[in-house]
Amino acid sequence: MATLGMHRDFLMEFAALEKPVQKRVFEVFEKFATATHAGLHLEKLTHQKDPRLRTIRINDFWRGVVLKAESGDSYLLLKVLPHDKANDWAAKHRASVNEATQGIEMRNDVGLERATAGLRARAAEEPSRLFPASEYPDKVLRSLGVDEEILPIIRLVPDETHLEALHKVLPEQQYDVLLGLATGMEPAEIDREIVQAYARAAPRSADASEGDELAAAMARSRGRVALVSGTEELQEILERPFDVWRVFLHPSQYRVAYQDSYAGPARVTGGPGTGKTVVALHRAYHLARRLPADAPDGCVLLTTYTKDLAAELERCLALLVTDPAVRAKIRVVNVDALANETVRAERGGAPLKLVFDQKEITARWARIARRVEADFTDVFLDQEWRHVVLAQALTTPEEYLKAPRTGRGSALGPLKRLKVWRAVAAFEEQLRQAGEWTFLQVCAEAARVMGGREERPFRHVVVDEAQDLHPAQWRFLRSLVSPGPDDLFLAGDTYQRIYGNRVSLRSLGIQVVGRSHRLRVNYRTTQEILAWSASLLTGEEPDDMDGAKESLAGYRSTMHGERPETSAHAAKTEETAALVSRVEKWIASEVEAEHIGIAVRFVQFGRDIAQALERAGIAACVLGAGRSGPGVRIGTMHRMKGLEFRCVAVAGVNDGTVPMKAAVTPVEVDAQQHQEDLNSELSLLFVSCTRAREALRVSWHGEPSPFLAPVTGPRP
Ligand SMILES: Nc1ncnc2c1ncn2[C@@H]1O[C@H](COP(=O)(O)OP(=O)(O)OP(=O)(O)O)[C@@H](O)[C@H]1O
Repeated sequence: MATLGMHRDFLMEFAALEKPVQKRVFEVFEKFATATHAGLHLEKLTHQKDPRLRTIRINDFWRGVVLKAESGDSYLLLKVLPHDKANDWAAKHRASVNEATQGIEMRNDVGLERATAGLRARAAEEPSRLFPASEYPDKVLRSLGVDEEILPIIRLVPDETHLEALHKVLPEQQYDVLLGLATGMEPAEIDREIVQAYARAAPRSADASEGDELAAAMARSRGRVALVSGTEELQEILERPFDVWRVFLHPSQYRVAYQDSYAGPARVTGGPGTGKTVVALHRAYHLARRLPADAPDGCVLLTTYTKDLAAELERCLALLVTDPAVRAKIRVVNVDALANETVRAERGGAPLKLVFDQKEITARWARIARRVEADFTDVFLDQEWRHVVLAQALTTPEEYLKAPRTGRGSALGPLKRLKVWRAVAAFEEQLRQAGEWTFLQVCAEAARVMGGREERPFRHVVVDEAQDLHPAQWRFLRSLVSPGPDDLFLAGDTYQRIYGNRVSLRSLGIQVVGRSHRLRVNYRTTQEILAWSASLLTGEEPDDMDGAKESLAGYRSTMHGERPETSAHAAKTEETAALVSRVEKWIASEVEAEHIGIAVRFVQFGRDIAQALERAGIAACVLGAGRSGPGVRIGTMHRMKGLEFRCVAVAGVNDGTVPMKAAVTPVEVDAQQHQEDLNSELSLLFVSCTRAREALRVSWHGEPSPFLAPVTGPRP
């Protein structure tokens, strides 16, 4: 039987085609999927580097490029391009099999010849080398799959910029390896994270027809080549070509998501845009698919911090999981909503009266502080309650007296602790008498309720945005599933912690040691935006929720674009006007309004910007809980979490606004908390900037935020 593979580039090019052309492409390639090759005219070129590359007519303007096996009946759909470009591409490229991973890779032979001549000329004058043989012996490079043809070329490369210039001509897998080395990864690490990832991702040999080398190499090229098993599957993939992540996982993503089973809790970390959410979705799918036939519906939980993020997970899951029976096994709901449901059910079903306005909560603490004559501020008491009392589920003054106060900067002797406890008891009593709850109390209660039950409602729990969850929420999640293989799977990035919730997974009974994986390739943002945004992170590296430090080492993007733009203004009106004209330019360059995002620290400034855009005739929508609409998306920095846009403007990044004064504990109240709050504010800015796919613009009025010092320079 014929084997049909589809290259990632093919799908991406297909996505950009107009609908009637897409239809025609499908008709042409359907013949490959059905193995009725009659009527296929695969054309050879007269001068070409690889005689196995053929082109096929789609219509008068478009052609496809296909790799046809010399023996056997295998085809790889590589490109779909305008006529001349397709011929040119097919003439210059050559397919080969990577020596370390045995996967297929394409190289631009003509481009390589040209680049080598350029590098030779330069090398005669320039002594510096990125990969000197003394540091990277041939043997080491060969073991990582760098082949005999490429070795002499890369010896000439003087620096990273020149290596990046070879991106389009080098075989992709070899480029990945070399970039990894250039960004400071050790050969052993590269072997583990890149080479072995590809090798391990290779499916069983049964997937490839015997004796058909191309089929076997395609089967070993996960992440770049998807094997298509028939018309239906071809149609299914081509129906949603934009969602490349459904079909092509990077091997490092694949091996985490599709590891058959983990002996206990496992997690995936990585910088923004590395596909942690994508991995969480695939993991939920994998777990649901391998359930025994009698497993009840909804026994895999896919959860996250907010309702909006859960809605987004639900939308993506519908794209990934097309089998209704498998989809029914997965329940998607945010942690707070599930906790609320649990407590409500326990209490007979009546809705819980929730207090969620932080201003109202702080005002209550202020009144209590005055009443108990404690010399603590409202902010201090509120934080002590959340970060110590609720975090450790303390219910008596004795427990509180003995409790560690990790993460809190001010020492409290027994007398002071008793005073705090009086305030806490008064606050909780007030809530109790009014029949009111805060979200965290609901989670704490839900954990208690669930902990007392015999039955666990879920077999597997998959958590996205894990860095933002509070210990009370973790205890609740822990109580939802019996400890054991594949109980919990976590995805998160502590560089993006924006709600100030620090946890030690270990102390919550969640051991991920030996089952923690880091992703490094960013799929969302250009390298320029990534490097610029990461340069703002001048503070200490955050913890990794498991006793070690998190790191962005090796974090990179293979996409390139414009450097982010900064824009300084004297007044708010001026900044707004300049922003409107920037948005007009983006729209004039064919970016749809819905693909433009504007992040602000205060929602009021967002409303002002929306009005200014509307006055200029541009539709705008200020995002709120569950609220979205047509036009440019404007939201607070918190609201930006989990979203992405082609173009992002972060506005009002002023001194005094970012960090927002009211969100930062005064240093004299608690120095450690002060630093934590600053970290959260910096993370907010980092999260906002890294939502951009192609263009980022950061503006301010008055003095710039001190967080921008790495890019604006110190103040005069
Ligand atoms: N293997 C892949 N192929 C193509 N696109 C991918 C792949 N993995 C992820 N993406 C895309 O990259 C973008 C970022 O992915 P995702 O949201 O999963 O990253 P993340 O690590 O969760 O990001 P963040 O932490 O910033 O929220 C999305 O547009 C996603 O579709």
